[in-house]
Amino acid sequence: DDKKNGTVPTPLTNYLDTQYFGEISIGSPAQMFNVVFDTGSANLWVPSQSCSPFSTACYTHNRYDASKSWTYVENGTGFSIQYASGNVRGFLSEDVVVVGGIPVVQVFAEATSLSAMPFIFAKFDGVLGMGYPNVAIDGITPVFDRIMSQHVLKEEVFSVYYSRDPKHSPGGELVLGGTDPNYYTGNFNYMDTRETGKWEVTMKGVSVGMEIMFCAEGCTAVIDTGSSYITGPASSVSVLMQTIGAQLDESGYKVNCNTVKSLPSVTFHLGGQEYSLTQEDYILWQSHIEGDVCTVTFRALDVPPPTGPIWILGANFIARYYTEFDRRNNRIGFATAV
Ligand SMILES: CCN(C(=O)c1cnc(C)nc1NCc1ccco1)[C@H]1CCCNC1
Repeated sequence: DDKKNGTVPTPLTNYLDTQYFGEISIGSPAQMFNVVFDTGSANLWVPSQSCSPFSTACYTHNRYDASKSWTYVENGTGFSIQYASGNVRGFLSEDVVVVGGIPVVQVFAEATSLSAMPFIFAKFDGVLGMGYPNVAIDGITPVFDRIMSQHVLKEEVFSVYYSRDPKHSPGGELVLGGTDPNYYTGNFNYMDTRETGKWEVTMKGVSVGMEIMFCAEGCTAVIDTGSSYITGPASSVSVLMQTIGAQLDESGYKVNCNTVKSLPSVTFHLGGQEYSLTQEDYILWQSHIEGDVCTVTFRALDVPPPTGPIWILGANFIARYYTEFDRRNNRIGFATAV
């Protein structure tokens, strides 16, 4: 592999354009896990061998067995992480974690209970947070920080490509230490992260068609590689959905598939540039026996102050705009994905 030039690629699997994950190992001998590389959090957790058999989500995934690893170091401190979509509880352990062939001694969480929603739907086993240290629970040094301190990377950046077609191979790629020109065209446009040490930027507006409809006075956008969709404040998203004629049902917003080609672009004004998503980018078209279903990949999510109100730009945005996360300069770069 091209580690000698200080960039390390990890291929990702694309599950239905909604879940992207790659393989890491923990322990000696290696125990393999599929994890989401998640810029929206900063901790590593995987299901634990000691999880309760009643935790279905834990039982149906690969589980870490400390008793089988000779490099395991006990810690035992409690761990709990709350996502908008669910929660994870467990305890801390330490072992050798290998990402893209780079080994780090890492404190991570063994999950002993995973909320059934949403983790019974997860094709991945755990989450590897790629966020800043200051958002890491229990003050644990994140994996990428441990890798940076080894000085093996050409640049203190990582980049993410998500394919837009599940049949495409690879389904995506994480590059530690640089970018992969095979997956983008043109130049990167950069914008500084906000001072809070999160992968978030100031957004200057959201337009539908030619008209700025939301966030006109400016708002916060989180670039979250671990979220499937784009989320916005419920009030804004409901107006957006009315504008495109989408109906809310139990599994999200739907549009009539034969109106899809006439839907307007939705544009995000970030760092002096306009990032448009066409209906191709924001409609998930699924063919079912009883007919086609067209889901709008926007969700309403009200994040309470002081963090919110925020927009979260997830996988459907990143699939269109190849993203570079630059820890050296605390900035995010976007280029057009191929
Ligand atoms: C991983 C937890 N997350 C999910 O949104 C989430 C939950 N549950 C399932 C089944 N999948 C999720 N994400 C799939 C995915 C992979 C890559 C892109 O989206 C979020 C929580 C907030 C921080 N950021 C991550």
